[in-house]
Amino acid sequence: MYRQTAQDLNSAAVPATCTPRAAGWADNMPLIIETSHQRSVAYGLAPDGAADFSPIRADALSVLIEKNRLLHTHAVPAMETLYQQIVNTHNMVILTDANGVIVHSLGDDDFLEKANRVALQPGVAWSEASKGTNAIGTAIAEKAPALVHADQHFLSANHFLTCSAAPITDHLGNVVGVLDVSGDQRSFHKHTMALVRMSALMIENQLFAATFEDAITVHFHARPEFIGTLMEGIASFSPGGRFLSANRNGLFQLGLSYAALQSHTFSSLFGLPVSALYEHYRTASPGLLNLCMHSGVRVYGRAQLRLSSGVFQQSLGAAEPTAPATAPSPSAGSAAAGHAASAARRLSGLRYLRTGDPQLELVIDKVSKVLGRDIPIMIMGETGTGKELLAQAIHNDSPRAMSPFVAVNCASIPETLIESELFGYEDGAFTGARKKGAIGRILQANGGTLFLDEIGDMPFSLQARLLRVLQERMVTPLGSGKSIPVNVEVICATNHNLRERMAKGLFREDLYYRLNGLVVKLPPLRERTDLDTVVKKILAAESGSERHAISPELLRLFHQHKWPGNFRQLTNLLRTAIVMAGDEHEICQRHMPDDFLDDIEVAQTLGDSHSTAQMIATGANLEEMEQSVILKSLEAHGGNVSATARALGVSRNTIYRKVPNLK
Ligand SMILES: Nc1ncnc2c1ncn2[C@@H]1O[C@H](COP(=O)(O)OP(=O)(O)OP(=O)(O)O)[C@@H](O)[C@H]1O
Repeated sequence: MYRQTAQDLNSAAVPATCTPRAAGWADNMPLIIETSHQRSVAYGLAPDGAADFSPIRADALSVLIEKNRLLHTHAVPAMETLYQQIVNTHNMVILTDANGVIVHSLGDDDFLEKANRVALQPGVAWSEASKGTNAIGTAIAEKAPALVHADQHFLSANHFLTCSAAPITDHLGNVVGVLDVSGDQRSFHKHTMALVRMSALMIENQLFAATFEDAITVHFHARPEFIGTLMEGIASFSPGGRFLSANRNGLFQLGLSYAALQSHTFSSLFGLPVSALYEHYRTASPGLLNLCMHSGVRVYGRAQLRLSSGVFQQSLGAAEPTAPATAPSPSAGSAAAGHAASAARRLSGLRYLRTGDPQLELVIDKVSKVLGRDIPIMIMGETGTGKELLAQAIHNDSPRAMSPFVAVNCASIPETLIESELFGYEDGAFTGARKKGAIGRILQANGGTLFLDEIGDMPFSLQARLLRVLQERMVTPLGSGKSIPVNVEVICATNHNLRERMAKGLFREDLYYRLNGLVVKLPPLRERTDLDTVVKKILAAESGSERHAISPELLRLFHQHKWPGNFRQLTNLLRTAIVMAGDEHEICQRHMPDDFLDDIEVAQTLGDSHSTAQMIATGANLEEMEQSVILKSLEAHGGNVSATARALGVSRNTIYRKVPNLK
């Protein structure tokens, strides 16, 4: 049924160092194919049967994408990186859910015959039950990577394909999806499988990080240069040290199953009490942790702590000079892994913000020139214009990318807490302080970037302290006589006019001039000339495909709208519209929420100054003008009195009273 070359193909594709099961998996592949063919027969499929490529209904697909949003969000950047490496090879990169239904695909489908073009599109099922032996279905059935080439596919209709798939598992080891590269069988490349497996690992690590946002996370490996690469083990613990879970390579290094790990703690796994971790990171430049696993094997570690209280990410000990981006890579496998990880970081870099608006291009050109130059950047812009996104992109493209990016929103932290949040405090520095003290956010950013959002809201009394830190590069935690050296790049953002605040005595002039090395202003959405591209990009990102488009009329309204919430508002609006549109391709006005239509209506009514002026000129009184506004609004709402009343902010009775002949 299948070629003798199966073993060659699979062996060649396995990176020796990629995952724990590497060698065994390749050796077993012929057996896996054979077993899968037996399952296909048991499903009642016949090799010469027709392949059913019809996708599930569009509304069911929307629900499916929504259900898999976390997976989708974390997989898309890795898929794009993967695609960049195989572009022009007649292959597609595919993501499926746990049942093998495609939720996202990208690439050229020109290698498919016209009739089969839908085969690798979102909504098509590739489980073994529906397509027989195939890489996606077989990877799910075996919970292991699968390479299914040409006539290894059970259905003859699929013999033209070569497919490499790897399952994506969650922190409990459950398969939550599959990453696959499928292409014309003549385009088979022996490295594809390795790329797919590394990308799947990358996605798993991202999911893992998202699952344990509020945990202590330890990144470890026997070789320090592997920390920060795909090779590293990652284990998460509760603040008290209870083991929560580990990633695939973490489990492998610890040599334990999920079940066995449940009874462990940080100290039983690594031979140190968890309090030693806190102590270790109380110094400004903590080195790597030296840990001894319960097996006796010594490993190096770097701990990361994310707290739920804020939007920031705390990464402890990241000033360590073993950043894999610069460390020599000892093997091809680790080089590829490091490359894949850094490629993922670059995906959220500056070039992904370029969508054609000249004002924004200028901003990006300017900030690109000061990357790594220790010049503070100040980003101005209305709410939701993407100030934090830009700051993160600057960090990701800077030489500090491997170190922490810590965002502090000065407006959202109560004034009484901001001092301790920023500077940290010693044991019992004030009533309510944690017993062990806390490292402040400035120190958390050590080696990396400190993003001070809404800097205009920084209490005046703290501005002098912040200035001292920036000038002297030393932090003194509350209640401590000791100053700790700190090295951070500062980016700040504001939507206040800081000059006005300075004039009112609310913002210190010396701090202002210390922070405004390069000032850039992000344009509001209403001024951007790339709105069409931006809308397309957000639609594709939100729906997981390019199946939705905005009607020309609605796009015209988008161009007229003021977008007070900028990107935040546009993204939310499109997310809702996609759900409203269901299986309709074109998103139009009726898919818009009422408040958006009301805003448009009010703007149009108020903006109709020409006709108002005309009415004044012809001597119309206030009552007549009111009537005219109401009639226009009624027309826009198809005669619906309730909707008109809502749009104009009056009661239905008022409408009837002001336009008596409506009754
Ligand atoms: N260019 C963009 N493309 C797509 N989405 C974007 C873009 N810029 C910003 N967003 C999204 O808009 C939302 C707001 O972005 P961000 O927090 O960076 O704005 P901000 O200017 O810092 O807002 P605020 O001043 O309210 O803190 C986020 O969800 C972000 O992902």
